[in-house]
Amino acid sequence: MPAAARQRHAELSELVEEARYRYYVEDAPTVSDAQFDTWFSELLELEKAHPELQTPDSPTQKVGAPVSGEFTKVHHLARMESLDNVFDADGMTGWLTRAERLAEGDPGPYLCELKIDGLAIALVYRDGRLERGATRGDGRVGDDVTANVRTIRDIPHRLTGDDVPSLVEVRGEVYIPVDDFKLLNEQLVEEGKPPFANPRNSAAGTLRQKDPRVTAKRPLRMLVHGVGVWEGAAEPRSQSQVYERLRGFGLPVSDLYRVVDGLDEVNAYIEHYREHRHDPAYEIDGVVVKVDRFRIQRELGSTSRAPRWAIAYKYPPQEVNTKLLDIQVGVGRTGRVTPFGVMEPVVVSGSTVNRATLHNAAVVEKKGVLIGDTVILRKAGDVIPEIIGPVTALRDGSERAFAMPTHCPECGTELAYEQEGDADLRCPNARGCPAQIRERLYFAAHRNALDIRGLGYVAATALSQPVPPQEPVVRTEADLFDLTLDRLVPIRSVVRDQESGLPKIDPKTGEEKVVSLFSNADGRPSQAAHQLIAELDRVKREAPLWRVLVALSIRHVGPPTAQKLAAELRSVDAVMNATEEELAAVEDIGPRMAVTIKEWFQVGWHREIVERWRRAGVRMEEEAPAVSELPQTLAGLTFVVTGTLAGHTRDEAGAELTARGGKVTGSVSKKTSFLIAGENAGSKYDKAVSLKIPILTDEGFATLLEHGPDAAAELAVTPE
Ligand SMILES: NC(=O)c1ccc[n+]([C@@H]2O[C@H](COP(=O)([O-])OP(=O)(O)OC[C@H]3O[C@@H](n4cnc5c(N)ncnc54)[C@H](O)[C@@H]3O)[C@@H](O)[C@H]2O)c1
Ligand SMILES: [Zn+2]
Repeated sequence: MPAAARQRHAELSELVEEARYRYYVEDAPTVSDAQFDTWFSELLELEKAHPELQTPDSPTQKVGAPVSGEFTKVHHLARMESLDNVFDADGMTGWLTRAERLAEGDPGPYLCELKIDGLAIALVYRDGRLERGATRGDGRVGDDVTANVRTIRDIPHRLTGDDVPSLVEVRGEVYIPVDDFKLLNEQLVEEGKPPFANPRNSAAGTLRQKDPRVTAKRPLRMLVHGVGVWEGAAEPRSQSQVYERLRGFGLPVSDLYRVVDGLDEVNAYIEHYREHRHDPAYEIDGVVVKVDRFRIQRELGSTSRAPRWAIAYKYPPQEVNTKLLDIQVGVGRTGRVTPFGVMEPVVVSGSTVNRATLHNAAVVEKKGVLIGDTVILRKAGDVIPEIIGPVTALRDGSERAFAMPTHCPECGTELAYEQEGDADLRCPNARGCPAQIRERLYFAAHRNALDIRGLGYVAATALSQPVPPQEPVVRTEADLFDLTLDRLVPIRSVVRDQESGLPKIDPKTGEEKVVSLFSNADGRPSQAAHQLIAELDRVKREAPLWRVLVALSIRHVGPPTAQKLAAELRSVDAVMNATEEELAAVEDIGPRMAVTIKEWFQVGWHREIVERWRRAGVRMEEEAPAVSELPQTLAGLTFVVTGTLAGHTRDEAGAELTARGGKVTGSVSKKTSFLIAGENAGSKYDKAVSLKIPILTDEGFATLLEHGPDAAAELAVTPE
């Protein structure tokens, strides 16, 4: 064997072991999964060509990484294996052909299921009681995380139902749903802590918390994907039978697995979820295909690290490496100054990315990225792109550290912390900073606030930041409703990137792109100018009070809070004149938020916004009947509204429901009483079907409002 092969093998082994340690033990990977998979495949290739390299201590013969010693070690009752991977249709055919050969016949049917990107857990139930929960570790010895496992709602402490085995080891995946992951990260950043790189790491880090109280507060979930040991009860004959038995015992089993017959159907399943990769609430990195019958599974057996009766089909990576060209800062609506990375453009998860937020100076430092580094970039579906960390091995000494600026890049004001201990620097010039006005204007016009069509990011920029020496036509929000066509027409402005707020550069000329949004070539008002004026007029008359309250940009007053304020206090004046006690008496408003609201109205230029809007004709009172005037027929019920309803916008539908005491939430769960589904209802509909939540369409909705839930229930579609 050539010495070069031996050397490369040693090199790769070290890289793989190091990566595994970072990934499994520290829950903080330094290389992308794609990179890791490439190294691992190269190792496998080398060992195929030179079998003597395949010694028992090669990484290809091992699973995961040894546990760290922080937790009590436990020996698994049966070895926990990994999975072999394929990446394309040929790989899949290859696996199936080999399984056929080894089984000496058709090994089907096959169980297809999603490969959840979480971490494996083994739960031991003795006489139906949860005795222990452990991580996979190196497959033989894992970390005892029983105390943490007991805090996971999905995991029953006792198994119920018939014929519960006297001893069963249930395997499954612990994960954090994508939405919860986003919230968790926002919360961590708010607290000045570094966010997690991805949902998998957040689940792994949370499950291996030393303090179970921290685990209990985080949204960990679990789904079953196998058993290790099964004793003292009639033995199931297949994977799918096991799943249904486990479901019967009260364990969480996915509704999305399918048992299918041959390669075509397997491929159809794989293609379906390639298309619908982001439909499930959790992140998946592929599909797992398993031989369903246990008899055949036993015949096929396992290699030293993975079963031969199962295979993981992996989708293309959501992580890639790219070059970090610069770190710049943007100024947000509240003056928060946020560093973000400017990168060599790369395609990840199907879209081209060249910027990613770095949250604040502490995060930049914690991630350890330098300008000039090769970095790992991750983007999963609609999740915002995230720089995970540098590839330090690729540094050549030319990289330099980022220094947080001391002054606002847009108005020159010295930056400051609002309060001691804050993680974020802010520009204190809230009234005059053009960046803050631009962002507030955009926010005020957004769908969640005044919903002024035609006032998007480009228009907000044009109104607040024209090209000098032109003066802005909107100096604070107070000016918004006094705009006229004449004032709009002359405006020329630079197009800005919405994520960073920085000017976009025309790649051809290398210069900033200047546009005249509000005039045509002949100097007459453009369609956009006419639309904006008409919209302002409409919004003045039509916008409900809560939208006006949101548009004022009072910290923490988003749509839900504003709706409660509007329903309770019924006018801007009443909100302005309410005492702290009166504000705090409104549902969901705590004493701290009451102080924030009170303080907002004490600022002179804030009150000027209210006065000028009022003078311009903006409606400042609530018109709809007060909550208490309608019979509270829907009290105690929870609704989700989706799709396009015939006579109502979703907002209006929501308002009708809350006016009758109902609660409206954004996502379907077991607690949802009804799903109100208009046309083109999407994944929420599917979710309701899978949870068997009654569904009301237009007619059912009208009945619900008029005659209450019992009458509506008769019109509901209840999925079987
Ligand atoms: N970035 C890094 O540094 C780094 C390091 C190590 C591993 N990794 C990643 O992890 C992978 C290897 O890790 P692994 O050995 O844990 O294997 P794996 O994640 O590829 O597959 C095995 C695991 O899949 C999980 N799983 C999810 N859904 C499942 C289902 N329906 N049925 C069965 N199992 C299911 C189980 O936890 C099981 O242990 C690599 O391919 C790489 O992507 C990355
Ligand atoms: Zn500023």
